[in-house]
Amino acid sequence: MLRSCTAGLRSIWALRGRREGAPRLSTDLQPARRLFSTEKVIHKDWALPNPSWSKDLKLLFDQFMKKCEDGSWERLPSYKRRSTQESEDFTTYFLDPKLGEEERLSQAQLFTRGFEDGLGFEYVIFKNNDEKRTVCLFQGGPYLQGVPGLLHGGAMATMIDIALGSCTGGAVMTANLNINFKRPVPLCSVVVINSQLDKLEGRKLFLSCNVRSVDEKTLYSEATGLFIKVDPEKRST
Ligand SMILES: CC/C=C\C/C=C\C/C=C\CCCCCCCC(=O)SCCNC(=O)CCNC(=O)[C@H](O)C(C)(C)COP(=O)(O)OP(=O)(O)OC[C@H]1O[C@@H](n2cnc3c(N)ncnc32)[C@H](O)[C@@H]1OP(=O)(O)O
Repeated sequence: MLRSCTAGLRSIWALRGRREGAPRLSTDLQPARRLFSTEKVIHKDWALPNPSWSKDLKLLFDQFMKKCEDGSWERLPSYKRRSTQESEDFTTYFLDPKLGEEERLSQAQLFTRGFEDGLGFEYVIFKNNDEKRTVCLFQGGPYLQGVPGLLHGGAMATMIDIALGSCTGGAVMTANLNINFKRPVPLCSVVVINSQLDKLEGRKLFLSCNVRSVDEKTLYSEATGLFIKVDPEKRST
């Protein structure tokens, strides 16, 4: 398992024409000021295949793209930064403009998209609006290691949070997340997270998901989550 991961890393570096050595995160490849400016970087959709994607991930991606053709499923785009509208929903809720936090937060980005291709979180989410469910295809890269050769449980929890959150379709906060880790996930493997909205009660959304191997034979985790729609009348901090 570790050998295949090392091979994966080598091919990732080779693809970039980089000599072997410690790989660097995207943030230290560029001058800090580029974080503020390059519009192209900000608006790139990261939920699309790149050369680090395994055969399994590409195959599943193609299968779900086919399902999107009749409109029953949609692929959710994924950006490093939230759209202006989304940011506004949260900004009015959490930020006090007097504190001058806006400038610092202009650097903020979704941490799952902060790694170079293939090293961290590679994922795409497909949503079926009628059935109120999503399918997240996730390949956890070598920088997400916990126990040697295995995906860190916190990385899995992060993806579960995002997968459940993608079922809510609005400005929500995770209030509660319960995860049963049933089997360890091999690093660099692909897993499928099936999430669904179970119940809606006022501002409370109750969701659940399971994480399985591509062949569906291994159940890695099961989880439930409670998400709360943010109340713009309230300030949380
Ligand atoms: C999020 C996804 C969004 C979009 C998806 C789209 C695309 C997906 C792709 C990328 C998206 C990236 C997603 C990233 C996901 C990240 C999500 C997070 O990590 S959020 C950060 C972690 N969570 C927090 O920091 C939350 C901290 N807590 C709070 O801010 C507040 O407690 C709260 C949860 C906002 C609730 O506070 P409120 O004052 O608004 O409501 P309350 O009156 O307290 O409660 C309302 C209602 O809910 C019940 N409740 C609240 N918390 C819990 C709980 N932990 N357990 C059980 N019940 C809870 C409370 O009892 C009330 O119930 P009621 O009395 O029956 O109304």
